[in-house]
Order: sequence, then structure tokens, then C-alpha cells
Amino acid sequence: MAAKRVLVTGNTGQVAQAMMAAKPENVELSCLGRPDLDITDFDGLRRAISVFRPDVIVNPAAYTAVDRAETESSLAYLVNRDGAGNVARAAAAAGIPIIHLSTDYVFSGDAPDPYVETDAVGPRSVYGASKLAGEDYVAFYNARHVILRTAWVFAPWGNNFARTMMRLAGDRETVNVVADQFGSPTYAPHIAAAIYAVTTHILENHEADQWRGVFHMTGTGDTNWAGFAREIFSESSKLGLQSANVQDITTADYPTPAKRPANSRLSNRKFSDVFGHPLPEWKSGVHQFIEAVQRALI
Ligand SMILES: NC(=O)C1=CN([C@@H]2O[C@H](COP(=O)(O)OP(=O)(O)OC[C@H]3O[C@@H](n4cnc5c(N)ncnc54)[C@H](OP(=O)(O)O)[C@@H]3O)[C@@H](O)[C@H]2O)C=CC1
Ligand SMILES: Cc1cn([C@H]2C[C@H](O)[C@@H](COP(=O)(O)OP(=O)(O)O[C@H]3O[C@@H](C)C(=O)[C@@H](O)[C@H]3O)O2)c(=O)[nH]c1=O
Repeated sequence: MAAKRVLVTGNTGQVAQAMMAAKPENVELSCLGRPDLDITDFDGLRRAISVFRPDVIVNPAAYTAVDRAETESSLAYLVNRDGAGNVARAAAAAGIPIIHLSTDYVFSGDAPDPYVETDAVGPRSVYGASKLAGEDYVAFYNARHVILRTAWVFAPWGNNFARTMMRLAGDRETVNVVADQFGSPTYAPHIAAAIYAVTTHILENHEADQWRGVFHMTGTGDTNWAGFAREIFSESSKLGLQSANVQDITTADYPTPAKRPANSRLSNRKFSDVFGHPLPEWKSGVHQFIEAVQRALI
């Protein structure tokens, strides 16, 4: 089969960087970001597509500052709703599918069990609501869409909770972390590998309907933020890197501008069934994350 041409938006992001780092041999990749490609600029998207002629577009670009979004809601909607809609519309105009990234924060977190794709949404934050609006726009503008809801993304690069924990461990003995919000940490390189598997699947099954729609795709297993922090420090201390004690606290003890779901756990069954690519255990992601942090220090 000829090389697949994949265009990715937002080249400084965690997921986009992971896709660059793990590009398979049979993929021609173009990762573009601001100022060269701004997803709020529809004409710019059309131009980028006509130059690179991709077979599929992956859209991880987003406004992801969860707390800041509460006071910058116009900007969050401009990027996460209108921008996502632009990418889907430009892809549709070129006759190609879109793989779009979304979030666990579209749910309220009030349900007791892991969420399935058909469960009612109910975002508690501007970020979550803007991402939900983005899902709707993507589905409206491009029938050939895969919307991947992931959660608690971390990587050895970019802004994420795991890197924040390693930074905090550098200057304190104990870190206070909420223990009443549950979810599944997801390692960006695992997401990248899954996106390449989805790409292969949809390009080899053009006409099938089964792959279209919303899918949950998170690291296997679950924890709470305090448990995530403990695992990070357990792995870091094994390799002689900085670590800290973790003190469990409640959401009420850690007030933030944006409300987060108490239950962010997503069922990955549909994703595994359709794409045959279950994501690895989140703990294996933590192990690889710490190894990468150590390599960067050498
Ligand atoms: N991070 C997480 O924990 C989670 C993320 N997600 C979703 O997964 C996706 C990827 O997340 P992640 O890799 O962490 O994101 P990051 O926050 O690491 O990166 C976001 C990227 O989007 C870019 N961007 C922002 N606005 C625009 C714009 N107008 N035009 C083009 N690019 C833009 C940023 O570029 P610049 O450098 O110019 O700002 C950056 O490259 C997102 O859709 C996010 O909503 C879902 C669940 C959890
Ligand atoms: C830094 C820190 C955070 N926390 C809490 C606050 C919050 O409830 C939780 C996570 O905090 P953060 O602000 O790091 O993570 P947050 O920005 O909420 O992460 C989210 O990002 C967006 C983009 C998503 O889509 C989500 O899936 C999720 O990953 O941990 C502590 O309890 N102690 C701490 O020292």
C-alpha cells in the first residue's frame, strides 16, 4: 500500500509531538501549528490541505487551559468549537476523514460507573462545554469522522499533571493531591500509536460505517489524581529521581475556577471492539514517562 499522508494540527501539543516521535515508516506526516496553521482560519486550512494533499486529518489542536477557560470562554469556543468545525469542514471539502480529539470533561462525573459513548453528557466547565460543542460541529460538518475522547493526558513534554508533580517534588517533601476525582491517565505516546492504528483502519475500510462516530480511548485501569501522583513518585524513586510524599485531600480542599468531574472513567470497550487496539495500562505509561525523564537528564 502507498504511504498514508497524515496532516496533524497544533504541532507543539503533547499528542502532536508524540505522533511526530512515533511516525511509522509507511506514513508521510505533516504537523503544522501556529503561526503557519491556525485552525480558526478556514482559508488557511484549505490552503494547507491543497499543498500537502493528506489522506486524513488529525485534530489535536485545542484550547486546553481548563481553569483559564472559565474567564476566556470566547477564546475557548473559538478554538474548540469553531476551530474544530473548520478542520472538519475543510477535510470534508477535500473528501477526506477527520480524527478529532475530545475529553472526559464532557461528562458531569455524577454517574457511578465508567461512561459509555451513549451516556448523557453534561460538562461542568467552559473547557468541557466548548469541547462538546466541537464534537457537535465536527459531526455536523464531516460525516467521515472519528471523535476520540481521551483523558488525563501526560507526556515527557508539554504541560501536564505528571510533569507538574515532578517539578513540585523538586522543592517540597509532601504534595497535597485530590483523591476524590477518578479517571484514567493516558500516556501521549500510547495515544499516538492508537491514532496511527485508527488511521490504518479507516483508510483500509473506506466505505464501512462502523468506524464513524464517538469513541472512548483512555489508558487501561483507573485511579484518582493522588494515586496517579503516588505511582509517578514510586517509579521516580526507583530510578533515583526526585519524589515526594502524597497527602490525600478532597476537591473542597483544592478550590479551582473550573469544576472537574468526580468520575472521569470511560469505558474503552467500543474502541477495542472496532479498532482492535486496546491501550496499554496507564501504569506502563508512567514507567515509560519516568524512563524518558531520566534519559533527558543524562
Ligand atoms: N491534555 C489533556 O489532559 C487532555 C487533552 N484532551 C484533548 O486532546 C487533544 C490534545 O491535547 P494535548 O496534546 O494535551 O494539547 P496541548 O495543550 O498539549 O496542545 C494544544 C495544541 O493546540 C495548539 N493550538 C491552540 N490553539 C490553536 C489554534 N487556534 N490553531 C492551531 N493550533 C492551536 C497549541 O498551539 P500553541 O503552542 O500555538 O498554543 C498546542 O500545540 C486536545 O484536543 C485536548 O482537548 C483530552 C483529554 C485530556
Ligand atoms: C497541581 C495539583 C493539582 N491538583 C488537582 C487539581 C485537579 O483536580 C487535578 C488535575 O489538575 P490539573 O490542573 O493538573 O489537570 P487538568 O487541567 O484538570 O487536566 C485536564 O486537562 C484537560 C485538558 C482534560 O481534557 C482532562 O482530561 C484533564 O487531563 O489535580 C491537586 O490536587 N494538587 C496539585 O498540586
